[in-house]
Amino acid sequence: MTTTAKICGLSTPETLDAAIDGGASHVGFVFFAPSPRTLSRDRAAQLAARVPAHVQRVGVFVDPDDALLDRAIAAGHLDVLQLHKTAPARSAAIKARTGLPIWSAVAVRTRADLAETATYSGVADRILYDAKTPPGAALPGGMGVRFDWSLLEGFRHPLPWLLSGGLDPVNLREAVAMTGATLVDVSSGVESAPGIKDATKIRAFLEAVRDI
Ligand SMILES: O=C(O)c1ccccc1N[C@@H]1O[C@H](COP(=O)(O)O)[C@@H](O)[C@H]1O
Repeated sequence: MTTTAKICGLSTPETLDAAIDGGASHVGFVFFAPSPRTLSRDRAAQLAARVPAHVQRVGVFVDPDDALLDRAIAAGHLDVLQLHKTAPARSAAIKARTGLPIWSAVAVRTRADLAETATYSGVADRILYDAKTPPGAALPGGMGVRFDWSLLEGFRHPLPWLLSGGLDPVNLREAVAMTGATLVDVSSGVESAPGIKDATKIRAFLEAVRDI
């Protein structure tokens, strides 16, 4: 089974190009003001224009309102909406309104957290299994936190899914071996500091994906 990768939180042409040239199937643009990776409309438009048709542009949001979604979709020419902390009913309304595929983030720390995935049946096109960030953390993702991947062993996934949370070029192989993920997502693990993507680490991550 082939594994593909989304490189998330890109904010410069150079690192975006490293992701595209390295073979990423998806690139992620963050639209959440508290994040060090958040994009202005102009920057999103500048980056979106560099993305070839075979690579999907994923917009990352935290319970967004319609105005933010409309601005971001228009500027970033988004193909997919990744929604964190967005209830199933609101996610369904966003899907109906935008017509775009929805990836619903489920924050995982314990096995019980996996029950939330079923609540997105009929709504989400994919579940993004992400690690739960610590209570009071500024961000619900993008903090390099990983969860116990063995929790996914034997789990009957109700929907297509991808794996994220604390992945990096070194732990990727073990993560995929334990979970069977065919799509993986990374942000902090290819940065030199929060919000600063590192082209060398992006290339190393995508090389590790190819080597699986
Ligand atoms: O990256 C962000 O700033 C961000 C902000 C708000 C919600 C999600 C965010 N990132 C997503 O978090 C996961 C895991 O990231 P990491 O590899 O552990 O740093 C990933 O899906 C990002 O898209």
